[in-house]
Amino acid sequence: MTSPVRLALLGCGTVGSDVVRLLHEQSADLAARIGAPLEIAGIAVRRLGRDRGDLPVDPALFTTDALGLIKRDDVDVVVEVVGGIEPARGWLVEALRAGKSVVTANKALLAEDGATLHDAAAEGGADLYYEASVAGAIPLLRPLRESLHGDRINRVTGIVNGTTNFILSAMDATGAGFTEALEEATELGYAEADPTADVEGFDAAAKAAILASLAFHTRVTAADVHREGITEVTAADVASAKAMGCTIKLLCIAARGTDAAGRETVSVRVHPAMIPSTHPLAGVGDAFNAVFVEAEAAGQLMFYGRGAGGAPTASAVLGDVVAVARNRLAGVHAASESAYADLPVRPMGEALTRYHISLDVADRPGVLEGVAGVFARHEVSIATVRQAPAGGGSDAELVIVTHVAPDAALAATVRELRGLDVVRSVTSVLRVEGGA
Ligand SMILES: NC(=O)C1=CN([C@@H]2O[C@H](COP(=O)(O)OP(=O)(O)OC[C@H]3O[C@@H](n4cnc5c(N)ncnc54)[C@H](O)[C@@H]3O)[C@@H](O)[C@H]2O)C=CC1
Ligand SMILES: N[C@@H](CC=O)C(=O)O
Ligand code: NA
Repeated sequence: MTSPVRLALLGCGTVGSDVVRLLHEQSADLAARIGAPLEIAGIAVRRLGRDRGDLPVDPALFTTDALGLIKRDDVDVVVEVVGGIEPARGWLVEALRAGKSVVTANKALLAEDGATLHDAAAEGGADLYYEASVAGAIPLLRPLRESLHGDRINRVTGIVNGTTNFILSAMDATGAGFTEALEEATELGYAEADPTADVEGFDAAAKAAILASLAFHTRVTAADVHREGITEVTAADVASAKAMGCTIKLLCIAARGTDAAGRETVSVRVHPAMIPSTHPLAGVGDAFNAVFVEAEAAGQLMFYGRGAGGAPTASAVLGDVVAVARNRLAGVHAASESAYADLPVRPMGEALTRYHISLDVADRPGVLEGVAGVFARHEVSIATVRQAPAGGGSDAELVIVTHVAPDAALAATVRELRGLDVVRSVTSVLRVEGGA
């Protein structure tokens, strides 16, 4: 048989240890599919001598010198599952420039500075694959960068963070508290090393940037993405959504648009939103992810599966390893980055959205008129108003759902409502998506 393709594995945590396991369990099949065996040349870890349970690997392969391992002549492919910006960026640039193909799950790095990695890959004539970086096991990036290259994608909408979906699903189904649900998601290996990245929406925003870049053939970075996490979603919001026949999900929405000058643009946002319980994304529970792609000729496509966890993510990593190993043996490379469209990113204020707003107000004549006047001043049209006694005798709860309006006008409306005499408090503000 042909000589082995040798891998440097950087990181041996949740994902890395499952990569090692799968490489071991599937070795014969992988070799048959590639046409050469895969061998681990070394595994870079932070600490030697850590108890790694029954991991099927020779302890002599562990090293703390990641860069030294990457530079070794007997390393063909670098698999990075450490995460973070540095030192990962330096390692991967070094590997790619030296012509060593890279497989990475590092969405934070790709979204912050994917351009540097793509440029290094082009310079070194190496492959850069990152299927695991978005929506874990779900084959999504390769369909975007290969299968759909004959079509024009207009919109990508989805749930791309498993941890927050796990938390919101638990809050909705069992009334579980935020903290206990986050602890469980962390134990199950879904959360990032610092779970702030999940709950504050940074992880989903990074994925949104990667998706938008691939879908619209442009460069979108994490900084271009409007981001809101789920830390301000309360049990009252969840109950309020339920009362309206809705559920709350952390959505990623990337869409083409046109600005006032008629130029084509993209908008990319991540925020919690109410969606009708009948919407297909409402049924996506646990740590599952789902992504809708709307393309001109293909119409609607939906991708669904496990978006987080060691084994599902390792599945995507290994799929990429097989692809780059085959390319290497065939002496070919995947198509390089396609960013020719170079589209400007539209500010969030111009995004057209709808709001669901709950207010505690004084229960007396003229209040509704005063509140409605604020909406009118900002040219925000009200779709429905519901009033219920708030329990305090002199107060009432108003629940208002708007028609579509620019986000800046909606935000300004909420700001003015907060200052209104008759408004005791704005108890909940949520965007509404998907026809509720
Ligand atoms: N856990 C999941 O469900 C998913 C994770 N990812 C991504 O995969 C990557 C890895 O994630 P996890 O395995 O969950 O994280 P983890 O925190 O379990 O593993 C990372 C490992 O890298 C090691 N490490 C840190 N600095 C190092 C250094 N300088 N040299 C060598 N090793 C070092 C850590 O000790 C740790 O064992 C991240 O980029 C993450 O965003 C992507 C999809 C899903
Ligand atoms: N922390 C991430 C892991 C996968 O990307 C998530 O919860 O989705
Ligand atoms: Na994926």
